[in-house]
Amino acid sequence: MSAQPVPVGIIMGSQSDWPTMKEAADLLDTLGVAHEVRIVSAHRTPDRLWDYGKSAVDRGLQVIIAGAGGAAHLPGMMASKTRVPVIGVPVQTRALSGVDSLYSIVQMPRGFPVATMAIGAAGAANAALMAAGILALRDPELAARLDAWRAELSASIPDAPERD
Ligand SMILES: Nc1c(C(=O)O)ncn1[C@@H]1O[C@H](COP(=O)(O)O)[C@@H](O)[C@H]1O
Repeated sequence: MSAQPVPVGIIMGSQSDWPTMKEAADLLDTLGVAHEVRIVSAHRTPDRLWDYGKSAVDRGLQVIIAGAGGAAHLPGMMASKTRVPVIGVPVQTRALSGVDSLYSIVQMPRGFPVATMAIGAAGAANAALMAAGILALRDPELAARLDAWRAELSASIPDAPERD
């Protein structure tokens, strides 16, 4: 019996991105979505990026979440190497607050899209939810878990603010 392929790949440019990208991994765990986590850098490990992108379809990946900061070329380069949908997470930077990461990821040329999330932790969490939503299109059990997660979040929002 062959093992089920892992559907989601979370990649990041550096170990220093992990505190942000952990938000995506944790949420996928909560939703019961199998994933792998790797450090892949267009700048520092270009051969690793190439191999990852080249093998993505054959390995059964269905979504790639790519987080990077600064000159964040990783998501776009990955999108150029594989047709597996790439969700980009702009990691917040000290120098330019992550606006550099956002601009590096969002403005892709026609033909090679990256679905770009918000800067930082919220973007990483939303990347996981986006990936889960894509997979849920063909996985009714995951769809039910995602619906329940969304309903629980909605239910936790108070009708009115506490006034002090
Ligand atoms: N933007 C990229 C890429 C890439 O796009 O290929 N590779 C690393 N990096 C980013 O460099 C920042 C600083 O990395 P270090 O903390 O290792 O110096 C990280 O946010 C990483 O994503």
